[in-house]
Amino acid sequence: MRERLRKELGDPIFEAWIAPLTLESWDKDELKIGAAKPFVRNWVINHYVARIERAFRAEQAEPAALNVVVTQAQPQVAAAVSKAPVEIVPAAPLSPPPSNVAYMPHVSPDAAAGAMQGLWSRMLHPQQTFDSFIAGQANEFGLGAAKAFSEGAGDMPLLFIHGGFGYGKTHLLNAAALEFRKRGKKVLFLRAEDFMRHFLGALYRKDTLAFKDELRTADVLIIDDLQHICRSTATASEFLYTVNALADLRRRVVIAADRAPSALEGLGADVKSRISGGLVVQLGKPDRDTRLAILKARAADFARLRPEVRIPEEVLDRIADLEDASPRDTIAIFTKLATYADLTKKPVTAEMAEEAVGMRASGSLSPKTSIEDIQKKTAEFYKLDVRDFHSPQRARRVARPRQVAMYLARKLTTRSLPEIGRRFGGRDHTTVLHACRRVEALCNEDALFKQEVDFLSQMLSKLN
Ligand SMILES: Nc1ncnc2c1ncn2[C@@H]1O[C@H](COP(=O)(O)OP(=O)(O)OP(=O)(O)O)[C@@H](O)[C@H]1O
Repeated sequence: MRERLRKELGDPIFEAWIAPLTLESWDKDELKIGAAKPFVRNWVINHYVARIERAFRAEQAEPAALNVVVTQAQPQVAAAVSKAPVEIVPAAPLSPPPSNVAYMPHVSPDAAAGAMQGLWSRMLHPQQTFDSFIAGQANEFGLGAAKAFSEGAGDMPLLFIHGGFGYGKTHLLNAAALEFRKRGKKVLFLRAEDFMRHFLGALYRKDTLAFKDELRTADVLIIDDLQHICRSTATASEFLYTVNALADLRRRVVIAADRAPSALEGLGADVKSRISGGLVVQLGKPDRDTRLAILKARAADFARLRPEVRIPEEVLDRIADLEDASPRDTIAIFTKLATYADLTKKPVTAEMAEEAVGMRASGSLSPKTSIEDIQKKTAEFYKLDVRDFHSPQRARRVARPRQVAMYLARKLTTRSLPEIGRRFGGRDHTTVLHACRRVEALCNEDALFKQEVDFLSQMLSKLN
């Protein structure tokens, strides 16, 4: 990458502006590059960010966002030179990096070890066990397979679970992780984005070998939301390498994704075929009885914590009626009502349940309005490709519609900020929050923009 940029920009410019930059962090897919002074930061942003992004892309590393930050504030210098001439006068590097390193912080062995430690830091949810997973027609095969797999049954090294949002995939992965641990196995449980982030971090630290070795120490590798790995071909190849290496060592791999292996766009045929060769199970949408049983279990948990709060059974019945709701959706309505009762000390009535359920069914919080619909319609409206919403592009023609889509996802679905961020190319929840505030502010300032947003909002509500 260093050589690519040097060739494109020429030695003097490269040495003056690019070489002194440092890689500050790579967190949640945000690549933070450090500049020593505000002036340098502004100059790099205005002149070189697009090239830097292109160079990353050419190396098949696609950070969701690229930011340049000032590593040491020197306001007086910034003020004096912020009106810099357009002509670039090559200057001596501000703090010369080692000659063979671009964007590379000095990583001590300790820091590298720390980065590897982060791989293992995921906490397991003690309540998401096989016992607390309610089985029904739509998911009993998945439950049985996950249980047997984590008890060591069968010869297949890989289990792949797919199903809709909120259908219980992560719950089953967590339960499997707990079970494997109980059996003394060393479990590595990562979301696809975490895998990608750690891998790309290792790439920039130039210690991918250590990363590979570290992964191979796991007895069990569990990956959630595999669909997000497709964003970088380098990561997808690394993932395949890891799965193959673990399979050769007769270790086990459990994967979850929102779609079947064949529908994982962006993954090569080799990865798909590797996955399809494992045990593939689907979680369907639980039927009414299962939804009611899940709600009853939640109510019992709640009653143990707050015995004074009463939630009548007819309330649970009414919530379970919601035909298109996933377990997550029904649990969200229950939690809302139970929290209301707890805070106000008022009983929850069937009418309140009716109202909460009605709100969702009417479209203001409709479970039918999916983030995918929102992305599709918003992209169509602004003449973009949905993939632009997942990309790191920050050009206004993409960034503003992306913010609108995030705002609509927040308004029209019950998805949390982190979840919305994840669906928009693995962005951070603070990015979503910022987008929502920005869109609200713009709606107040600009009547035309407000009309656009209202139009999209109404159109999406009518889809249901
Ligand atoms: N069959 C079930 N029994 C008990 N709880 C369930 C069941 N299915 C889902 N849940 C609960 O619903 C919530 C959402 O489930 P989970 O997070 O596992 O969904 P998911 O399929 O991983 O969704 P996403 O793809 O959006 O990450 C969790 O609180 C989970 O415990």
